[in-house]
Amino acid sequence: MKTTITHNTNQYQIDLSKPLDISIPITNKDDNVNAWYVKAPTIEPHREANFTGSIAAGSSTNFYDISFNPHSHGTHTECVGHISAEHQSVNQNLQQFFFLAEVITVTPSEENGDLIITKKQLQNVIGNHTPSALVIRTLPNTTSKVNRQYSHTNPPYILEDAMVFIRELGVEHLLIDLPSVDKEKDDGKLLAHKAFWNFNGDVRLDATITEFIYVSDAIVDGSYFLNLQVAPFENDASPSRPVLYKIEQL
Ligand SMILES: N[C@@H](CC(=O)c1ccccc1NC=O)C(=O)O
Repeated sequence: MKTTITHNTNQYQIDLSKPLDISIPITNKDDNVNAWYVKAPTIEPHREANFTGSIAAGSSTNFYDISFNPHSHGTHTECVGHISAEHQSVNQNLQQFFFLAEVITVTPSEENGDLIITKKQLQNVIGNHTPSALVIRTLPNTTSKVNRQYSHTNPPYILEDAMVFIRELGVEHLLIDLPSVDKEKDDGKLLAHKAFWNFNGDVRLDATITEFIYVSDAIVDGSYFLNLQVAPFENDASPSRPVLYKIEQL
């Protein structure tokens, strides 16, 4: 099923029957992707004194309780409510769901024991593109990423001036395959989060950051349409399923 999209003065064709899902699912397994020092999510039959919500246990239906943390356990999209006392809701602030996106690949460089993403690295791969959504795949990109246990591992992060560059480029939605855009242990500085949302200026309420994506090697760098939606929880962050559609030649 193909559709033609008119965006600004350009026309693009995408094939809706060829979605490229870049989310990491939430499972009830111990090897579920994880960060921020919490236990694995649980997905288990609801239990009362005389009831177990599982067909295998004699119930008419499967009726499972789910417990997870959106920041720890899988692909999630967050708004400025993640770092503000106002605790804004991503479900309120994300009101459009299709964006022109650029997929880029960067290799974080080592500096003082940290792996960092710099402005120069981004400039080199973004070229003259000005996408409203930016999808960052970091190398190495082994499939083990979807089960990684990130707590206390000091994962790569984005430098403040690199994030200012992203904001000034006009990126409204940033997606990355890491647990955070900031250093794991930074005493709450959150420099990259603050730079992205322009926290100390005219705050970008409708801008979002999506973390814990996984961009398979089969998806090549380039331009795509992105469909980004969250599960409708009123919270600073919610599980999301970003889906890319390759732009085809008209
Ligand atoms: N680096 C922060 C913590 C942090 O960034 C964070 C903590 C819990 C859940 C998510 C976090 N950051 C996510 O992007 C700190 O050291 O206080």
